[in-house]
Amino acid sequence: MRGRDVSGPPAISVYGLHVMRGKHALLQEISFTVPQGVIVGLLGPSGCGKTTLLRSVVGIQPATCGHVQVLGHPAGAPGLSRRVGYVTQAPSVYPDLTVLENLRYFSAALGMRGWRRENAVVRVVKEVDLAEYADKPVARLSGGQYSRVSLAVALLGTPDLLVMDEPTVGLDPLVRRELWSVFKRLAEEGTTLLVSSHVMDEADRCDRLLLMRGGRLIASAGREDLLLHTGCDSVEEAFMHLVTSAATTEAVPRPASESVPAPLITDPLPDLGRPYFASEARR
Ligand SMILES: Nc1ncnc2c1ncn2[C@@H]1O[C@H](COP(=O)(O)OP(=O)(O)OP(=O)(O)O)[C@@H](O)[C@H]1O
Repeated sequence: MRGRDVSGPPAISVYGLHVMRGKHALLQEISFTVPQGVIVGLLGPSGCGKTTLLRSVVGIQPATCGHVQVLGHPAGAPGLSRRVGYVTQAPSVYPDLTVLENLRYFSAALGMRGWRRENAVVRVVKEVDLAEYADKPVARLSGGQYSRVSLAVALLGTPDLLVMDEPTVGLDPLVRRELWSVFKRLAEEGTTLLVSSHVMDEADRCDRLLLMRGGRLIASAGREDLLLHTGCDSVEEAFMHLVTSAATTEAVPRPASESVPAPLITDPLPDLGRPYFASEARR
């Protein structure tokens, strides 16, 4: 049963996003939409730009060009701070503090006080099944339990959108499965989850997929649509199919000005106006 209204604006709308670092393009021509209340897998090989895209959605990565909207607001808008949870790749909790101490610290940092704060702490401990370990220093927890503490911190503000950067990396299959069942439950309650991974088998647990390669989006589609459009039996095969067909096209020499193959996008793109370059905005 859904716990919240998911009929509002898309959870994420990205249009014409480019991110440059010096002369190096980290993201190019990224456009897609994500409806609310689904699990979206962001998949692609290491270094393809997943973290950069997640940081753009959270609003901490300046765009060189383009628009990123989250829940109907520009990414990073002050009103979104409690509505968007971000679980980074690097551990962001204090290992010498217990689970409860960490959660009390981060809930205070979110401005929670008194019984509201205590209720939030008890709620998230329950949500990620950590009651048994609540009084243990985080340093003495297993990898999977540690990941769940980071997830609990991100859930303190009851986010509508939860952005997670490779939350299951390095975990054994059983623990990964447990974490994915927590993600599933959160999505059933109406939370939108954007989860990055470079393990293609995690794609099977997602409702929708964003496939990336070399700083570009190569597909944005529902899982079933992706398989249907590519005629493949698995997301891994579909990824290879899209990469190979792009490579075949690119094998023909073409002028640098010619556009690269269009990504497979099965939904209408957001109409957020003409993408603009940051340099234009400063004029
Ligand atoms: N601060 C930076 N300055 C310059 N280049 C960077 C910086 N951060 C990342 N990059 C480069 O940008 C590209 C995309 O990096 P990003 O971390 O977004 O990829 P990723 O897909 O998340 O990788 P992984 O799966 O290994 O975490 C990589 O080529 C990386 O080397």
